[in-house]
Amino acid sequence: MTHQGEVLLAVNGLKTYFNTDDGVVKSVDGVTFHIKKGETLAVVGESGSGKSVTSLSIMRLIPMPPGQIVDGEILFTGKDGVQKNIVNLPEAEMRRIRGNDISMIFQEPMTSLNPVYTIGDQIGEAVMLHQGKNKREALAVATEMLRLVGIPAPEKRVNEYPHQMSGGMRQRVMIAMALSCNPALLIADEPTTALDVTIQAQILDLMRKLQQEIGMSILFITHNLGVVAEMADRVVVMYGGRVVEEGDVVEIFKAPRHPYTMGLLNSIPRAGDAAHVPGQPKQRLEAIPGNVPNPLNLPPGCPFEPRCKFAVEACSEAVPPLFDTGGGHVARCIRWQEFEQAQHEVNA
Ligand SMILES: Nc1ncnc2c1ncn2[C@@H]1O[C@H](COP(=O)(O)OP(=O)(O)OP(=O)(O)O)[C@@H](O)[C@H]1O
Repeated sequence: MTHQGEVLLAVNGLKTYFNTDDGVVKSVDGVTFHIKKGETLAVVGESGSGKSVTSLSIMRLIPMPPGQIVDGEILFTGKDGVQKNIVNLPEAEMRRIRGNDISMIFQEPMTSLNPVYTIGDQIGEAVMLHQGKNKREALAVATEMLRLVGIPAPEKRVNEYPHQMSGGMRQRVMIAMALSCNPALLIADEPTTALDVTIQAQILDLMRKLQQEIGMSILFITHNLGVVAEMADRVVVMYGGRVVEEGDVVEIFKAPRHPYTMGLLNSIPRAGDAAHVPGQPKQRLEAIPGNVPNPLNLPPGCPFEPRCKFAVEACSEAVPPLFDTGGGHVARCIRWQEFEQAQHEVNA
């Protein structure tokens, strides 16, 4: 993976809140991260941690009301080379950015594909809108894109409707549609979760291959750390609407400094875990006990404290800041140095 080191997207202190009858839900509460050109950044966390609200904020697709971006900036440099703050761009300009500079693929392609239009019409529409091509040229681009994402007989498939395709093929169509205008940033929100494991692996392979060809950056949203290991350069771990850890993927897997990340890592199956002796109980993966906190009733201190086996009294007093643990790795845990120490002792 090649990085030019140039920042494509910088999210600074983003706060996206929802006004509900029960109070204000602080879904994203002061989130900061960046993505460099050509890089894949994974955002991980359990359901409800604020991953999707973060990506929808970047696309400016938060339903307003009840949602609102109340603070922060989202700086993005599009194909025109000009840096813009997405938070306050006029809607007309956002429409030029969506699908052209930033594309998004979702977990369930059927919710994004229109059942009454052919695949070719749907891919072609974005190409006509953003690239000023006529219908015939747009159809040719659509056919080429289907070929690129490995759909057999694309000249025929381009005239078919979404229901004529399998789930894996539809996800390929979504990718073709998302990439048809050569976006600088692809946001992939759990793009393979609904697919079976073999197809999942094929789609991830395809995304990696296309990224190398096109050179785009990917913001990969997932709760699956196995997928992170395969896809990402860097990882942002979210919990309760905040970033709790961030770092290089190898470093995070080798030396997590936040107990929530440690918990996530302990709950993924690894090679070897599969060895199951018939008649013996299966080796159980350690799930993190408890649930993500109710966003309307967050504890006063560290939001992970009620579930944390390392919690001490100070943890419930104030939300910890992000500590710089070195080498671009940050963690929001007051005990991170003790984990580092313990690891050194184990390795010594
Ligand atoms: N339209 C809305 N109105 C009120 N609350 C919302 C709305 N959309 C999201 N939220 C809340 O924001 C919080 C974060 O949700 P978000 O969908 O970003 O989580 P997530 O980490 O992406 O989870 P998942 O993996 O399930 O998509 C949740 O508590 C959710 O209930």
